[in-house]
Amino acid sequence: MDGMTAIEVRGLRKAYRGHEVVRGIDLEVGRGEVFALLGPNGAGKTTTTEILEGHRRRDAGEVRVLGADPGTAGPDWRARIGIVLQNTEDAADLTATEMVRHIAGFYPDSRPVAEVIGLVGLEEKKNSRIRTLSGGQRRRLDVALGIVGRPELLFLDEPTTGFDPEARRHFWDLIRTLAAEGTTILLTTHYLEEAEALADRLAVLAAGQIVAEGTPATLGGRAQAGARVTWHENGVARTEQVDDPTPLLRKLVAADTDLRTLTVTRPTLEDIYLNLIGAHR
Ligand SMILES: Nc1ncnc2c1ncn2[C@@H]1O[C@H](COP(=O)(O)OP(=O)(O)OP(=O)(O)O)[C@@H](O)[C@H]1O
Repeated sequence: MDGMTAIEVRGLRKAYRGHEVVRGIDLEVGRGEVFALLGPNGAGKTTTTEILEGHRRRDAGEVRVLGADPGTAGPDWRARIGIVLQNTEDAADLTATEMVRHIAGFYPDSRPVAEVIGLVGLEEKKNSRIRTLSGGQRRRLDVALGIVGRPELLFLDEPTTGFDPEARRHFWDLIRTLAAEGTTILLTTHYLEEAEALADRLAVLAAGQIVAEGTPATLGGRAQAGARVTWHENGVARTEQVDDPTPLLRKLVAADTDLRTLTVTRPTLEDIYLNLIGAHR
């Protein structure tokens, strides 16, 4: 493995009490990439992520994360990694600032606490006790704790659950800032538009196996997928599914068809995803 690879996984397997939930995963994430792991509830995303974080043992397979085996890597390795968990419930009596400062103390080259609070948009709540924060504000604090140590690699497990739309856009900007600084990011999310907005590449996990991998534009044959054209003809709704809409549109224009209600739509990432998941149920 070369230094350009942040995460390399070969043949990863994990069972809970004899039931295999990760069933032979291969994965490669380059340095500086934003990689999204998608999949339905129970697909094995969190299990996989936790193995990569060194928080869970694997049954089989080879795993290298920042050049080390997370199963045996030490504190120096851990300091290079940032983790945003699905929920942090402790330390409810500390203020947001106190909590960020506390976590900053574990890292050799942490970001200034005020900068981190600003990056996640928690200035107004910086002196509030954690237990008084709203759900979305708690998630922002979780993100702050994940990035305060200037990680080379950041794990984000469903980071924007409970965010209002504005907070989600704010968070996307933050992720782009981190990515532009060179941070590698492994993201799990159920929001397909979030994966599309952020990910360089993504993989779909279904029942413990990767069923598709690609860029948001090409996943699951999306680049080749046809278009659906709809319009009205003499008051009657018309729909045609075509590989390339160009000839049909030419024909409609040549026939002087009224095209005021014309739509041409191509499958969204969510359409592609739902198809993939449906085919692997
Ligand atoms: N500690 C555990 N003991 C037993 N079974 C577990 C444990 N953790 C997870 N599982 C099971 O493993 C499977 C995969 O769970 P995992 O949390 O990895 O899925 P996920 O893709 O992250 O799901 P979600 O989208 O709901 O977060 C599920 O069937 C789950 O019930």
